Amino acid sequence: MTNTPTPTAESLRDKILHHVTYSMGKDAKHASIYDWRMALSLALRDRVVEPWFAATRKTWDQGRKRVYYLSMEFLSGRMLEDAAINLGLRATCRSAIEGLGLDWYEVIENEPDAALGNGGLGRLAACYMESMASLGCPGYGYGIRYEHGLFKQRFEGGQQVETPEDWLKQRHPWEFERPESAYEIGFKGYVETVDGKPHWVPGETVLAEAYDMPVIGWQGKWANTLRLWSAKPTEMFDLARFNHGDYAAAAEPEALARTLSRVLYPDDTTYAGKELRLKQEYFLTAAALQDILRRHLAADLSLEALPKHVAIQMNDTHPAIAGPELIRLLSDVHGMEFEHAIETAVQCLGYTNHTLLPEALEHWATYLMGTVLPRHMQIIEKIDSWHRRNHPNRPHFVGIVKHQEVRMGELAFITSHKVNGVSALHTELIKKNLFPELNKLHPGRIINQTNGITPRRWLRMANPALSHLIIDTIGEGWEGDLDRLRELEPHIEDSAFLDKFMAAKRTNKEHLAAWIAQSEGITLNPDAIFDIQVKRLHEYKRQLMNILQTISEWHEMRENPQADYQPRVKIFGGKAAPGYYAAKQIIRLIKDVAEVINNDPLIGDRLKIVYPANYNVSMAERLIPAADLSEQISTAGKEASGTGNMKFALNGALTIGTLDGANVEIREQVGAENFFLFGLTADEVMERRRDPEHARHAILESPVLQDVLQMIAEGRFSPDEPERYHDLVHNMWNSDYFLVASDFESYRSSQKEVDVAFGDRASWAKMAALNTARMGFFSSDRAIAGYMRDIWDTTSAL
Ligand SMILES: CCc1ccc([C@H](C)CC(=O)N[C@@H]2O[C@H](CO)[C@@H](O)[C@H](O)[C@H]2O)cc1
Repeated sequence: MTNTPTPTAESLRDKILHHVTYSMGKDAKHASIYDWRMALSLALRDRVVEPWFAATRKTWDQGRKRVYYLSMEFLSGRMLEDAAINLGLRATCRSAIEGLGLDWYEVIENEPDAALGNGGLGRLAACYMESMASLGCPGYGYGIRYEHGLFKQRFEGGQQVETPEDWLKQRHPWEFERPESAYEIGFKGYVETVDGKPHWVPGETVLAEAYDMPVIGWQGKWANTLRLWSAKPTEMFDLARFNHGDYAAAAEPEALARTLSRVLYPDDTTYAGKELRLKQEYFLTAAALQDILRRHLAADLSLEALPKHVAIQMNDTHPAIAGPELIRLLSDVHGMEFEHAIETAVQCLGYTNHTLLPEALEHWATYLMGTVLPRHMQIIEKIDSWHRRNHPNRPHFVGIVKHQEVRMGELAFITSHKVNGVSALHTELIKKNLFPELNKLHPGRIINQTNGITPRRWLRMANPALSHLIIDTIGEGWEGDLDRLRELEPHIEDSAFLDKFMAAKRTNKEHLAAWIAQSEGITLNPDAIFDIQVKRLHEYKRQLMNILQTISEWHEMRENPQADYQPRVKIFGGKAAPGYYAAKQIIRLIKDVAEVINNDPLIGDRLKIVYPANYNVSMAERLIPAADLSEQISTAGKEASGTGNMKFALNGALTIGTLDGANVEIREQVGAENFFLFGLTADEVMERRRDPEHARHAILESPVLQDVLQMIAEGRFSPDEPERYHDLVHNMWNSDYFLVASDFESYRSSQKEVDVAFGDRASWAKMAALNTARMGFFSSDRAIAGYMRDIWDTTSAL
């Protein structure tokens, strides 16, 4: 907590005016919204710096253990309002801004999202950074300061088009450049032996320069650092070449270096195996480890003691080169005995797995690893043989290097003292299917840490209407202790409370309808069920099943237009990886179907489909509070956890979902009676797949699905190109790997149950309020407390 008095709207207004004048160099009369947003950000940042310094000092003085969270992605979104919330100053900021005659939403929406991530993994890292700060856990995040985050999505003729994202086109008020914290990172070259010891001679080097962002915790009691590395050339500019007029060549070193932090790879489930990606992963990891050891040694601590003072968490396998790199630094550079270096590294490292999809598991060709990182390839071989020696009964097919490939999952497993999954079901599947042999060899190494979300951003900030009702009902403090939401349960019997609960939902739905009308030109009926599926586009997430069911509803309505239907609004959002053709076809189908249904006079406003472009963190904050129904319909066994599912349920939406990922635990917490379950279980999926004709059999058992596929195949939604979806329909009949057909009828009847349930307003309100009241377990504070207890062996400094 800063010791400067809490500002009033007036004193804050003066601070803002000060920054407009002296930081933005603008006469307030001519200041732009950008200037005002920057000025407010700087005024708030001034209040973050002290708790930030105090936290760093306390960590240092008390020699506290530090956690280092290594991630190729941090999907932070906007920072201004989040900082205001955690400093308890949102209302003050708003009245200061409105006192200056400005519109609050115009100012906060002027900030670009920090979109340095693809989806779940990146957003989880951001929630975890905020929770570590809120819990007073000394934690540093290490990532890459991509010049271009996740691409911007727009639609042309219903098709996704990508354009570069450029969040840094304007100054970023929340970062501090740290030119003094820069490290040389080597690549390629060769390994020589010097006095009998291996010595790596890199062929090329770049500079990793640090940019720090403060991460303020709840109530501003503590702040941690997110350090992002930017690639700079070791030699700035080749003057000789320039003087010879070879300007392009002169600038080449810089251009080459900057490619390392130029852009985020937009794939979130397909490992591409590109050299630049491997170099990015090493760039992040090597800079982080050099920084970690510098800080440790600067405290006069011995490397022997490293595990007592340092915990390093690898966010999936993307930073898994951390094992070999730490061992190289400890043994090659600091002279530690090799096997001792391995043991020391293992005690420091933890590995979190976020996916079972085979195509997402990283496995670098040994020739590529040997070329880009020749010394590390040697060390990886040595780690593999060390492990084989220590586990003589290790089956021959188990190991890190197999079939001329370095399997990064096995490497991360073998060099970590703890490996965790991100939901109870996922962790069981890791033990059973991903690492069955290693699990046997290392009993107890695999543990579960079910994901969580920060209630500050995803309820307190995103849903003021519901938050104020909760505060009026049970007081403040639940934001930092989410289990306290259980105190709402007694009030759920009180119809007045339920009316207020649904009134908050209604307010959010009207706000969303206004935004959709303005941005999409589509009028939504707030009495309709707002049924939302927002996440990356992937076949296992089954957006296809959702749109096929929607077509079946539309067709039914057209068959008996007089019947009484529960109006429904289907909202989709999500990006497809640029090279993922099948995912792009599904987006196109949804847009084509929307075109037909939204303009069908027979239907009117009883069914609408909306797919706003460029789904991101800020759009999630706008959509999720307005949801009645949360679509979590992945093929069981495929979604490691999901975190959107938690955000929806916390904001009073009911879930229609499969027993997959964290849906299982959400249903346990909120009660089976407050959850619309459908579909095959993970075991039944395995069983069903044993029938090679499972798709055809399922379709033949569903006349409704047959009709829907027939309509699509005939071009009902693509009259200008009737054959547009022939491959999609063909795949449904002949492959359907994610069992859309097998779960279709179960899903369709569950949606019918939803219609009926929604018709009974009082019971729906009760179920919705019970979802909110019982979501305490899914706070990222509970998750981080689990990591601190079971993996990092750290305690709060608060
Ligand atoms: C190498 C390309 C690549 C990039 C990112 C990834 C991520 C692991 C994909 C991801 O975001 N996984 C999601 O992680 C969330 C946080 O744990 C889970 O909630 C989601 O279920 C999981 O799909 C895989 C492969």
